[in-house]
Amino acid sequence: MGILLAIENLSIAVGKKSTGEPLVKNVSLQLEEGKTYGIVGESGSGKSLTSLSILNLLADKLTITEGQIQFADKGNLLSLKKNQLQKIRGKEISMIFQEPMTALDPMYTIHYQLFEVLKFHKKLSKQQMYEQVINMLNAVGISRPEKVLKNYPHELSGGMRQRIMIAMALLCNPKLLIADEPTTALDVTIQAQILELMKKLKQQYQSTILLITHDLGVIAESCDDVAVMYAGQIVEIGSVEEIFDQPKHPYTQGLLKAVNSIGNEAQELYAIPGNVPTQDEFNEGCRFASRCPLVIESCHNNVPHLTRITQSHTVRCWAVEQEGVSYET
Ligand SMILES: Nc1ncnc2c1ncn2[C@@H]1O[C@H](COP(=O)(O)OP(=O)(O)OP(=O)(O)O)[C@@H](O)[C@H]1O
Repeated sequence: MGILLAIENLSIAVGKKSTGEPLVKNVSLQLEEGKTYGIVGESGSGKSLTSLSILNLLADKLTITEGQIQFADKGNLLSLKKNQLQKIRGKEISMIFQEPMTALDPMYTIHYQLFEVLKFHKKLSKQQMYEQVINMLNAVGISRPEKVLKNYPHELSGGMRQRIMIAMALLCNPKLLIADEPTTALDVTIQAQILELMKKLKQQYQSTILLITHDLGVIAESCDDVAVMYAGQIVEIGSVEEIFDQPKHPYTQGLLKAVNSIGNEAQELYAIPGNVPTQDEFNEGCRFASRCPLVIESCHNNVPHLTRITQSHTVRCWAVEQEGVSYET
């Protein structure tokens, strides 16, 4: 399988001519076709900005100051014109969000909104569109699709709205589905159902998924590969097994230690000491330096290189690079 999406050295800053430290700095990652790729990190780590930049959906006051985003045979998405990108959006790359009402318009019926997607991207007869919509609603587990089509979004439950948004995103069978915290707003049982549904649909439609979440449980459950982000920088990339069984970056190790301490009565709850730095506290080197148990001089001034541990496992950490060893907690 080839690489479907490659983000290369992406930096995002506030303002048109920002000279300060960027919010997202030198992010690079590669999504293999057919796989689910997770980006995990605490709130504010830059996960959403990274994913929004793929479809040029960043807020006006934010600027991509560096980097490229190569997608399939389309070249660099960042250099495409607005109308070229519009043809890709919804057809080849779709997005689902934490809050379905971000994608659904309260003023229109589900029927209208699903048909609009097909009308924009495909040349189909009314009958063909109807069949496609009904099939997709069935595929996402909506039991009486003909009835639901007549509803407005507010007439449906949160879980139903999430299913409709997924149906809308998959209607044109996109090569890439970007899911930004798709289950965060849902209660635990619905969360599990939606994750299960996404797994099933991924196999059925052979989509590649970029899954953004702060929840390591969701990553373990759904992903093949993972990038760990901290304060706008990627600190570690690996397969799910590598990240969970052999984490190398002190931040990844801290995150896992914190999660593993939950529900373990014999152990005190663990939290990584200190706080995530705000933008005006970013240093030029590794942004985890102020909280890192392994910090050395270089960490404050220079961004660490990517050290390759295996073909799929890389880590950005001066201590790991210099020592060439792993640090287990
Ligand atoms: N429009 C904006 N203007 C200025 N700063 C912004 C803007 N949008 C996001 N940021 C800042 O960029 C940083 C990264 O935000 P981002 O939304 O990507 O984080 P995240 O990892 O997705 O977190 P969350 O899970 O809370 O959404 C945060 O510090 C945030 O405050």
